[in-house]
Amino acid sequence: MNEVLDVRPLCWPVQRLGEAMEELARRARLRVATAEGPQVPATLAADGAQEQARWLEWAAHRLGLEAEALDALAPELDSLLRGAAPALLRVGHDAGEGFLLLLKSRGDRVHLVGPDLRIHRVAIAALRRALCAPFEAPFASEVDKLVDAASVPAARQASVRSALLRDRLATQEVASCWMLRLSPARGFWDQLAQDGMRGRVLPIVLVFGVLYGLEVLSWTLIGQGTLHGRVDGGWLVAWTLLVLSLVPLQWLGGWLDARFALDAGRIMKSRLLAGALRSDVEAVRRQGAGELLGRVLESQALESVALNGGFGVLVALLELLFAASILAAGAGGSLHVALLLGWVALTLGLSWRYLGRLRHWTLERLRMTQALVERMVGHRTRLAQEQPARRDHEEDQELGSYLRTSQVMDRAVLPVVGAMPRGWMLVALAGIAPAFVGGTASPADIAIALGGMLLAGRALTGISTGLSALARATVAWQQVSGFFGAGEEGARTPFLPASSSEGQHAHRLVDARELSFRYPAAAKPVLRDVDLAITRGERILLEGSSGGGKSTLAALLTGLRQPASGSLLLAGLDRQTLGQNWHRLAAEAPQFHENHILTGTLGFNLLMGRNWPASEEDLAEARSLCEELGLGDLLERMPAGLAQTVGETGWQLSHGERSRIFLARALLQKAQLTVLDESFAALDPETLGRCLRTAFERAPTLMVIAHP
Ligand SMILES: Nc1ncnc2c1ncn2[C@@H]1O[C@H](COP(=O)(O)OP(=O)(O)OP(=O)(O)O)[C@@H](O)[C@H]1O
Repeated sequence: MNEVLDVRPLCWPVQRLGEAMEELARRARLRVATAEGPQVPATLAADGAQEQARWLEWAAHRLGLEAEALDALAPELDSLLRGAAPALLRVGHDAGEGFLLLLKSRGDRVHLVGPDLRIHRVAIAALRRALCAPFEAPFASEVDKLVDAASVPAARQASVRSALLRDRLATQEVASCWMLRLSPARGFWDQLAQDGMRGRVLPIVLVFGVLYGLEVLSWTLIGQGTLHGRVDGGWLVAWTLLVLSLVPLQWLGGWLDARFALDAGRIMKSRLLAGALRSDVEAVRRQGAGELLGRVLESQALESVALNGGFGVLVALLELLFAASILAAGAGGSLHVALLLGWVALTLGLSWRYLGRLRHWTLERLRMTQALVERMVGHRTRLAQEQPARRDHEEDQELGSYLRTSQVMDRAVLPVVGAMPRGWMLVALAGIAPAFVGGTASPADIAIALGGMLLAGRALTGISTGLSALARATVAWQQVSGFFGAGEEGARTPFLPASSSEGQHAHRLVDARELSFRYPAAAKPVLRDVDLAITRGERILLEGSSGGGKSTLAALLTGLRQPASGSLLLAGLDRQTLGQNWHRLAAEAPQFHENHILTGTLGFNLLMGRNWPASEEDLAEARSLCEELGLGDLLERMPAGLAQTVGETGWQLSHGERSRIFLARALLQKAQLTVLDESFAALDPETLGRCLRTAFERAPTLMVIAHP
C-alpha cells in the first residue's frame, strides 16, 4: 500500500494566516485592494473553527477579495482539489490544525504554496488519501474484517477496501475550504483588469479594422480589374485568396467579440447583483419590492444589449468611414458624402426620439411590475375581502395605458431600424443621378459610387440596430446604475474577536443620549431626545402606546437605522468603530410583519446569523433550542428534520411556530443584547412562559417589547 503523505510541512499555522492569504492572493494574481495586510488576533488559534472562518471572511473582505466557504466532503474532495484554486483548505493533522494554500491544479497534481514560500507539486490522489486517512482509520479494522469474511481475491482487495471506506465516509467533511476571488464590490476597472478585459479591446478593433480594409481591397481589385479589362486568371486567384482570408478573420473577430461580451456581461451581472443585495434598506422599502424586481430584470437587458449595441455601433462606424471615403472617390463625390452625413444625422435624431419614448415605456412597465407584485403579495387578502367586480378594474386600466405607450414606442423604433437603412439606397441613387444623367461620370466612377452606396447601406443598418440597442441599454442603465456603485464599499470595519476584551469592559451595554429619529416622509420626529442606559445582564420590558416609536427605537439599538442626532454607544463603542460588528453585538427578532421565513431549510432559517454551511455543533445547538421552545414535536414530524424546506413554497409553518423560529434565530446569534419585538403575541400562555424562560436563560441582556 502507498505511504500516506505527511501534510504537516505544507500547512500554514493559524498565526500566519494573514501572511498566507496575502501570499496566495499575490501568487494567484488577485489584485489586492489595500497595502495593509489583515492582522491575526493572538487568540485566533484557540478560538476555534467558527471564529477562524469569520476571520477568514473578514480578512478577504479587507483585501478587497471574497472568500466563499465550501464543505470539503470526502466523495467530492477530488473535484474540489482540482477546481477550487485559489483556495485555503483548513485541515486537521496529528499536531493540530493548519491551512493548505491551493494555488492551482495541473493535470493530476495540485500546486500548494508552502509555509517555506515554495511551490509544492503534490499528486491529487496522494493529498486526497492523506486528508481522508484520519477519518478512515476508525473504520479500517471493520472493513478489513468484511473483506476477509467475503473472501475477496487478493488482487481486488485494495479496490474493494477503498470502495467500502469511501462508502463509510459518504457524508464526512474532511476539510473546510474557502475559495478566493475578487470581490464583486470592487471598482469596475479593477474587475475588468483582473480578467484582462482592458487589453482585449484593441485586438478586436484591430481584427475588424483589418477585415474591412481587406474587404475594400478585394472589391477595389475586382472593380479595377473589370473596368480596365484586366480580369485574367491571376487577378481572379488573388481576389479569391483575399476573400477566403476574410472568412477566418471574420470567425476570429466574432469569437473575440462574443468572448468579450460574455465575460464583461458576467462581471457586470455579479456587480449589479452585489449592488442590489447591498441596497439601502430604507430606499428599498420606499421603492417597493416590485419596482426593485423590475430594476433587477432591467439589468439583464443591460448586460447583453449594451455590449452588442456598443460593438455594433463601433463596427458600423468603421464601415461608415470606409464607405464615406469610397463615395468621395465615386461619381457622386462630395454630394454623396454630404447626403450620407445628413442621413446619419437624421438616424441619430430619430434614435434620440426613440430613446425618450423608450424611457417613458420603461417607467410605465416598472410601475406595472410594482403594482403586480404588490397585488401578488396581497393576493389572499384580495380574494377574501375585495369585491369580485372591482378586482380586475385597475389591472385593465393599467394594461390599456401600457398598450398605448407600447404602440407609441413601436412607432418610434420602426423608422430607426426599418425605414432609415432602406431609405438610404433611394437617397443615394438620387445622389448619383446628376452625374449619370449629365453623362459626366465614367463607368468606373459609377461602379465605385455603387460599391460605396452598398457599404454605406450596410453600415447604416448596423448603426440603426446598434443605436436602438444602445437606447435600450441607456434606459436600463438609468434604472440600475444605483446598484452598480452600491457594492463599492470600504473594508474598514475592524475584526472584533469573540474572545477579545474589546468592548467587554464597558459596564454599560447601551448608552444613548438625546437620540432623535424622523422618517423621511414624516413631518415630526418619532423619537426626540431619548436618553437610555442599559447595563449588562438587565432584563427590560418596553411598553408604550401603538405608534409610539418602540420598534423604531429597537431598530436604532440594533443598528438597522441610524439616529438623526444624539449619541449612541454599544459596549462603549460608536457605530463608526464597530462597523458591521454592531449586528454581532445587538440582535433583534423584528415584529412579525417585518420578519420572514426564507425559502430554504429550517436549519438555514435558524442559523442565518452564523457561518453557513453550518457545523454539526451549530445544528445540534439549533435542535436543542428548538426543543426548549417546544418545537421538538414539529422537528419530529418533519421528514427531513432541520433539512426540511420551509417558506412560501415549502412546509407552511403556523403563526406560533414561526414566531418561535424567529425567537430561536435571534437567540442563536448569541449577541450581547437581544431585542424581542412583540415576539410572544401568537403564543398560548404555557408556551409563552416556556419561551420567556428560555430567552431569560440564553440572552445575556434582554429587551422585550410588548403591549400590556
Ligand atoms: N416610513 C415611515 N414614514 C413615516 N412614518 C413612519 C414610517 N414608518 C413608521 N412610521 C411611523 O412611525 C411611528 C412609530 O412606529 P413604530 O413602529 O416604531 O411604533 P411602535 O411603538 O412599535 O408601534 P406598535 O406598538 O403599534 O407596533 C408610527 O406612527 C408609524 O406610523
